[in-house]
Amino acid sequence: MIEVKRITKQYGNTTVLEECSLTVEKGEIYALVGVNGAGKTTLQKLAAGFLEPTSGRVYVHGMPAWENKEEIQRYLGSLIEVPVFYEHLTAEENLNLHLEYMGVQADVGKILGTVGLEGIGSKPVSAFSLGMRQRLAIARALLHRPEILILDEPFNGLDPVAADEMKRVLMKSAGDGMTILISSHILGDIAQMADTVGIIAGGKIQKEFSMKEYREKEAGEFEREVLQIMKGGTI
Ligand SMILES: Nc1ncnc2c1ncn2[C@@H]1O[C@H](COP(=O)(O)OP(=O)(O)OP(=O)(O)O)[C@@H](O)[C@H]1O
Repeated sequence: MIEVKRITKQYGNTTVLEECSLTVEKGEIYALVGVNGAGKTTLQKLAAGFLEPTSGRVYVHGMPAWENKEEIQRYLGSLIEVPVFYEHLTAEENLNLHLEYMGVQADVGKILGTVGLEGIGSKPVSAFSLGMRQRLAIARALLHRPEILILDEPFNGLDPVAADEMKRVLMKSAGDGMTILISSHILGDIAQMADTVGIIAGGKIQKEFSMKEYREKEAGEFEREVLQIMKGGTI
C-alpha cells in the first residue's frame, strides 16, 4: 500500500534521506523509530504527498504520491506535526468541515466516541488541552475511514489510559485492513502494536524488525537492540 523507492530528500545542501526504501503491506502497522532529526517526519510527509522528493518515488495505493498528492488524500488519513483546527469552532464543527472538504459522509458522533471525546459539547477547540487536541486530530485522521493512516508521534500529550485506548483503536483498524505508518519514540508502544519496525539512521532504514519474531524472544530484547543501533553500535 505504501512503497518508498530509493527516496532521496535534501533541504538545501542538507541530505536527510538518501536512497531510502521501505514497503508497508495492506493491514500492516509499520513503525518508524530513530533519533531526533533522523528523518521520520520527512519520510511521512513524502508518503502523504506533502513534500516533493529530490529523487526516487513514493507510491501510495499504486500511485506516485507527489504527482497525485490531491487524489491520494481520498485514501489517506494523516496526523503529521502540530494539528491545525478552527479554534473558535467545536470538535464536531471541525470534523463536519473536514467531511465537507473531503466530500464524504461519516458518523462524527461515533468517531468522537472512539477517541473519548463524546459529550464534549459546545467547547471551542481553543479551550482544549493538549491531549484533547491530539484525540481530535486522531479522530480527524480516522474520520473518512481511510485505507492508509500516517501518524507522526500520535501519542504525544495523551495520558497512559488514552494512549492505551488509541493503540487498541489502531490495532483494531489494522486488523480490519487499514495500513498504518506510524512514528513514535516510545519503544514500549511500538513493541506492543507494530508488525514491523524500521530503524531510520543515516538517511536510510538501517534495520527492520519483524515484531512477531521479537515477541517470542526474551522481554526487553527488542528495546536493547533498538537502543544499540540508535546509539551507533552493531549487534
Ligand atoms: N523544512 C525544512 N527545511 C530545512 N531542514 C529541515 C526542514 N524540515 C526538516 N528539516 C531537517 O531535516 C532533518 C530531519 O527532520 P525530521 O523532522 O524529518 O526528523 P525526525 O526524525 O522527525 O525528528 P524528531 O524525532 O525530532 O521529530 C532535521 O535535521 C531537520 O532539521
